[in-house]
Amino acid sequence: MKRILVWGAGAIGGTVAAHLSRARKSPTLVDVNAAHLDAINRDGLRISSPDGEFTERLTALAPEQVSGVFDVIFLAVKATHTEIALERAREFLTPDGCVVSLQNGLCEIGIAELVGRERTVGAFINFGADYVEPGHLLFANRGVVIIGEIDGLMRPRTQRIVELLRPFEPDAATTDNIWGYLWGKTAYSSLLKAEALSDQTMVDFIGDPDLREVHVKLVRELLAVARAEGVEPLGFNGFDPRAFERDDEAAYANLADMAEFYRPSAKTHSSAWRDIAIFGQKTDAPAQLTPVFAIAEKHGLQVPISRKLVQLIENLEAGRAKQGSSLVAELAKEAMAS
Ligand SMILES: NC(=O)C1=CN([C@@H]2O[C@H](COP(=O)(O)OP(=O)(O)OC[C@H]3O[C@@H](n4cnc5c(N)ncnc54)[C@H](OP(=O)(O)O)[C@@H]3O)[C@@H](O)[C@H]2O)C=CC1
Ligand SMILES: CC(C)(CO)C(=O)C(=O)O
Repeated sequence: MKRILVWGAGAIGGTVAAHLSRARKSPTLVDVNAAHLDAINRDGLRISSPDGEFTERLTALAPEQVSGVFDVIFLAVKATHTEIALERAREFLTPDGCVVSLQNGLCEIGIAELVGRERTVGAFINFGADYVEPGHLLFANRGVVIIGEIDGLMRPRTQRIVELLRPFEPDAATTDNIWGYLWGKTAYSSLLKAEALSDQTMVDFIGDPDLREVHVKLVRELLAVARAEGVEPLGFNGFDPRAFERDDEAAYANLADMAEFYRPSAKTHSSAWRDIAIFGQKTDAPAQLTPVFAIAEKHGLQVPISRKLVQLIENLEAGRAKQGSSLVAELAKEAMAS
């Protein structure tokens, strides 16, 4: 695991790469954002956090500048860009190397098709980070970091990848149920995508008593798909899927715990919210949820609230709607009809 490529130098990839570089792991960083590359190569990569900040000198390359081979590729592009990024990145992977997806969604399914199941290692991340400006990222809060093989087995490389990530997250750990985490995050992060419809912070949106029924129906809808797929969804950082499955009161109490997790964070809004409100760009919500819809269909399950969520986000992305309570009300209407 000596030669490390981090593909995607944004909030997640850049933050991880800067910490690995500081620990003398010498990662090679790749991105397509020319202004960001220029700033990193000129001034270093600045990482701010509530605990202080540091600037790490490291080389950042455009995809066409990469050469050589690498033992591990940490993929940290948005789900939308997984395929295009990997088609290029896989050229640089050793035959017995692996791709580790530092992404939200069920990206490991597509990655396995592109590089082979045996070269795909699952990862679940829940720390918060923001791209602030070229060359400058915010590491907003720590969160769970878990590595697991997609077939549930433990291999020597599983632990080696965890060790590699420890300079970034000292509590990084392995699991034999990575799909449990990925589906857990899929259900949980539907609330973060729904927050993108609103003009609220994550704390206010997730903790909004007027929206709790909507939140619970949305999360339950996705947990049911995980169960149909034979996956035991797992909790993390305040989220307990079983509370949602138990009864309404338990689910409402858990929503409060989930909101509290974000209160001390310097990241006030979800990445999807920021894509719309700050950058005026597309989110990766459709790319994350579309594979889930296909799986739901396979099991004969309806997911009307999640489908409505994607439709509303696409309206936002296309400039046909504005973030705010009336958009949230449209989602609520669908949820209450379900
Ligand atoms: N930010 C967060 O707090 C969290 C994010 N995640 C997940 O992590 C993943 C990465 O998100 P995040 O870091 O926030 O996103 P960012 O947009 O901050 O970073 C992604 C970077 O990848 C670049 N990129 C796009 N296409 C390519 C390509 N083909 N090759 C190389 N680089 C490319 C982007 O450039 P450009 O902008 O020009 O497209 C951007 O700089 C997502 O799946 C997200 O859902 C998970 C947990 C928390
Ligand atoms: C909010 C966060 C960081 C999860 O904790 C996230 O995954 C996102 O913004 O997409």
